[in-house]
Amino acid sequence: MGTVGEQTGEQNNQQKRIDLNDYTVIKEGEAEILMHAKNEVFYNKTQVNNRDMSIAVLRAFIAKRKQEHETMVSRRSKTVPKESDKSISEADAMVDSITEDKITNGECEASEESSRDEPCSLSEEPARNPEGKGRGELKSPRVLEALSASGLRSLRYAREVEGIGQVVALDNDKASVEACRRNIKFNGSLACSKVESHLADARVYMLTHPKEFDLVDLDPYGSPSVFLDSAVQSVVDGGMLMCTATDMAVLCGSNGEVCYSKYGSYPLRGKYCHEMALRILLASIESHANRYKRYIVPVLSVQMDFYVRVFVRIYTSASAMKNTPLKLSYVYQCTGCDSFHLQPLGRTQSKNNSVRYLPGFGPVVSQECSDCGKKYNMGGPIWSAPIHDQEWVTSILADVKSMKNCYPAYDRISAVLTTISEELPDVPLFLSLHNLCATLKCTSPSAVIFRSAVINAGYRISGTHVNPLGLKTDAPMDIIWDIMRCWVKNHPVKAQPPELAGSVILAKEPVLQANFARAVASLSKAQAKKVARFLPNPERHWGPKVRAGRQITIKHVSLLGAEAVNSVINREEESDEPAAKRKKTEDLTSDS
Ligand SMILES: C[S@@+](CC[C@H](N)C(=O)[O-])C[C@H]1O[C@@H](n2cnc3c(N)ncnc32)[C@H](O)[C@@H]1O
Ligand SMILES: [Zn+2]
Repeated sequence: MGTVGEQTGEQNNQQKRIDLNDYTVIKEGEAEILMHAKNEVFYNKTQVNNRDMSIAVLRAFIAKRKQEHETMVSRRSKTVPKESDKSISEADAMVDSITEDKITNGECEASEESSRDEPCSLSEEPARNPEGKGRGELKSPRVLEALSASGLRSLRYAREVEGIGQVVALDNDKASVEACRRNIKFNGSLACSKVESHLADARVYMLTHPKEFDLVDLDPYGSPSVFLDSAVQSVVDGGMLMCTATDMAVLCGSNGEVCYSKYGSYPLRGKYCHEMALRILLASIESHANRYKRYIVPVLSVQMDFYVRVFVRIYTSASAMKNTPLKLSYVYQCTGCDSFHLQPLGRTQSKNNSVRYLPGFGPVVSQECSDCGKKYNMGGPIWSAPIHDQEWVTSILADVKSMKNCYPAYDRISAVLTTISEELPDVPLFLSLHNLCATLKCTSPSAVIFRSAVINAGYRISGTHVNPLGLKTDAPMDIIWDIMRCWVKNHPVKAQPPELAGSVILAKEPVLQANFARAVASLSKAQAKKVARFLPNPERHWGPKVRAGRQITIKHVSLLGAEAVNSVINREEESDEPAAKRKKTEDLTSDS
């Protein structure tokens, strides 16, 4: 390989030639990056799923913004007389907030330096977006990748997403910034004109650039918690925050108190812990947003591989913010039978055309579980409102399908989006059929038979993208246990000690007579069409990476989680494998 010119900023900005033989060129999508043989700058190819999903959401966001802008303009032209064009309507103000000052002038050379004594904040101020001219005109969205490492993600956004404006890539690590600048150059003039790299502490940068970015992307090692407060302030009204958390062990309850200190919520170790992780992260972002009279609207929330990632829009409204307690709940989880119940934080009361906001009625459960008599653990608060906007999900999925070749991780992201599109949107958390059977020590009905019984009892049921064995339903726990009691009557179990939760549950007669006749809707649409929903990992050790520059010496618990999840992936949900044996495998999946 040849050489490429690079300024390091050291030694009086001397031109330094880089020997490309020291580097490997990595191509992902339309972007190429140079990776040095030493593990100096973070790169994890597993994250192609994360980057592809983000590109899909970014495309949808740009289309949505355009649509919203057109609606606003047409509404205004219908209702506002011409001479009032000069006045700044609320609509104008919102459009204006989309691109405020400070964008880069787009010249690569000017931003190439990162001298050794440079402080962690940059003096280079971005210049005006050339595409946004007058008031009321929709400007190309400005993106901030706050934790950019090699810049691969920023380069992909710039090169692959039509209509994107400036992309600002930050990192507080000099080697990463140098690599990012090298990579910008390596990707040619389009990248040079759109992407700029700054050596900065993301928290300081975001705090000093309030409401400036249409999109802020947080993709940290581990927890994003320290970045949330500044990130929610840096997004324009109606803009989007994309946020990854890879500290799954914390979010899934291995150290509840650590999770509380980072996110302000207590996690519970249940089969649904990965969905609870998503909901804890959303609740935490909302709490940070509320401090600034802002609130979030989730568009898509995914648990993939070894992390969770949420895509939320952020708005400002002191009155809409009052609804926050209605979107949060504590979770009571029985220590004996894992039954769970949600306790909303707030409620409303309508009186004389006005709404009063009040604390939630509680407790929603008694001291002892009404099914098995054991005590409850209480977790949360979690975000208990919908975690996806199904309209967005449908349109993202359709768009991804129409651009199949543009997504290196097409199979994976389309499978995840398909499963999400079938999730019951208004049901937080889910049951594990095999967990229910492990409590009762009975054989497991097939998912189709169980789904049928729930549907025949008049309730809804769906799968979840989080767990191939999970089932979301609006049926209350007493109905679920009645269905299982009826199942056990036809599939008897060996006598167990009477104090066990399962024995207590089975000692009661069912009120509902379950009907296990196969219901038409008992197969998911994807199952019916035989569309893959859970895919195995493409290769071994598909999981999180250590920080750049470190050797892999510790065994990653989360890697075990990622691999174990795949050991149950694609397994026939209708398998007759004994529940107890399955429980052992499943236990691994909830460890991260
Ligand atoms: C997981 S990597 C980012 C990967 C990247 N988004 C991608 O898709 O390839 C996290 C990066 O955040 C950087 N970082 C950590 N703390 C930071 C801070 N306070 N400000 C800016 N960058 C930070 C690290 O140096 C590291 O390069
Ligand atoms: Zn119980």
